[in-house]
This record gives sequence, structure tokens and C-alpha cells, in this order.
Amino acid sequence: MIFIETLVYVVRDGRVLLIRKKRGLGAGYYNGVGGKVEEGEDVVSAAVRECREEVGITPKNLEWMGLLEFWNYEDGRVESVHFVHVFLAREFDGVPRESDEAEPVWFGVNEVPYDNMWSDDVMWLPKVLSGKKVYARFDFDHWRLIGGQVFELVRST
Ligand SMILES: CNc1ncnc2c1ncn2[C@@H]1O[C@H](COP(=O)(O)OP(=O)(O)OP(=O)(O)O)[C@@H](O)[C@H]1O
Repeated sequence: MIFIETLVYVVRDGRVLLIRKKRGLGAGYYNGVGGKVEEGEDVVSAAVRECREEVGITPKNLEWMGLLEFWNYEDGRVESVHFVHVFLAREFDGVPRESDEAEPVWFGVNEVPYDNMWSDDVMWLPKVLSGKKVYARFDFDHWRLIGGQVFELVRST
């Protein structure tokens, strides 16, 4: 199965808004706000919708920061491939609130709790939070990280 997904990192006053995911894959981990792009939806609309659903805010001026690929293998076969578009939002409307999916928590941009996040995050999120655009591919075996590569995107001219 192939999924197109979004991750949004809301940044304000030197802090980044993460969620502690309450259910589903990655429950208990901190992550950006996001989820799957739905049928008939564009990627930016999906990113905005997930922010509204999960933490009740509307991000403004989303800045595209890159693309991640997560390839999950089970018993030597590709179980799922996730293409994740990553965004930064420096402005938003509303006040973050808890939902049945997620608890919003602010962290200093230098105090991100990587030990309680997906193990790929420490390899690319510091770059994104410092304003760099990235492309990365990670391989997982039963959702355990087994390899990956991270590239910074640069202007070609
Ligand atoms: C493997 N390493 C990973 N590192 C960083 N982030 C990861 C991730 N793996 C998945 N993510 C992100 O976690 C979000 C929730 O995804 P997920 O709960 O499956 O989606 P969604 O909210 O649509 O859930 P429903 O299927 O509707 O319940 C989604 O943005 C997805 O990109």
C-alpha cells in the first residue's frame, strides 16, 4: 500500500508544537501534526485539515520543507510505502487544544524529545527546524529502523 501523508511543525517564539499521539501507529511518541492525504484532497489542504482535527489550530502560510519516504518491510516484502510532505508554519490561528487523537505540547527548538520520537526524526528534523529543506528515505523492518539516507536540498542555480 502506498500513502501520501503530511507532517506540520508549528514554530513560534523559539518553540515548536508537537503532539503526543494517543492512539494508532506511533502511539506515545511525540510527532509533528499530520496524517494521510485523503482522496480528492491536495497536500496543503490535508496538512491544514489535520492541524484543525488534531489540535484545533489553523496554520497559515505553510512552507514546504521537504519529502520523506518511509519503506516498511515485513518478512522481506514491502508492506507499505509512505511519502510524507513536511511543512513549517510560523503563524497560526486558534489555541492548541487536546483531541482524542493527540495532546499538543510546546518544546524549545533545542529541546525536542528525540528519545520519545520515531528514530528517524533525529536524522532530519533538526535540519528542517533550522530552515533546511530535505529529502530522505528510510527503511524499516516491522517499523524498526534498519537504514536510511538524508539529503539537504539546495538551489541548482
Ligand atoms: C516511521 N517514522 C516516522 N517518522 C515520523 N513521522 C512518521 C513516521 N511514520 C509515520 N509518521 C507520521 O505520523 C503521522 C500519523 O499518521 P497516521 O496516524 O497513520 O495517519 P492519520 O492521522 O491519517 O490516521 P488514521 O489512519 O486516519 O487513523 C503522519 O503524519 C505520518 O507521516
